[in-house]
Amino acid sequence: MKLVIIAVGNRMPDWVDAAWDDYIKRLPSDWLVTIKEIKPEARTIGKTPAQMMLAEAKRIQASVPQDAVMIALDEHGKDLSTVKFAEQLGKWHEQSQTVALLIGGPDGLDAELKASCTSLIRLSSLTMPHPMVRVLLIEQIYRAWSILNNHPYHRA
Ligand SMILES: C[S@@+](CC[C@H](N)C(=O)[O-])C[C@H]1O[C@@H](n2cnc3c(N)ncnc32)[C@H](O)[C@@H]1O
Repeated sequence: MKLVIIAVGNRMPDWVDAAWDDYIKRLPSDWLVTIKEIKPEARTIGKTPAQMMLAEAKRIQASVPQDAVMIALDEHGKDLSTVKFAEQLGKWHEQSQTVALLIGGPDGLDAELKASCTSLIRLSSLTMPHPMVRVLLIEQIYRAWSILNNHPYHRA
């Protein structure tokens, strides 16, 4: 499994990096999960959120590996149980060697970018801060691995 998380935001709080490193260490080497951090567009007077999201979308698109299946994380996306998420990861992986999971910045993801994604999924119906989403996503990826590999981390 080759997953790349493309996340707007750099300079994460220490607890985000610590949680990320913890789950990455637990995953086996055949589950290669990497992160590409996208520099957020500077919030300046005169720029609309749409303009800022568009600038970030261009950076995101430039970071997506060629032929990757793009999945957007979005609070209005499809609800998936963890078991369904695990199955879906396998299906996306059949479509491409690389699955790219996109996380927006404070304003979210550009509408056209979302429209170009294979799927929009959500982790809950709550709007969550992007650093928190990064942590929840890597935990769910680890949980998906544990489900697909009958590891006791996940008990239904
Ligand atoms: C602070 S949120 C942006 C909220 C913004 N109002 C919007 O409409 O997207 C930052 C990013 O975190 C992710 N995010 C936030 N809540 C989420 C949820 N419940 N499920 C999945 N991703 C979420 C999305 O990628 C979002 O672009």
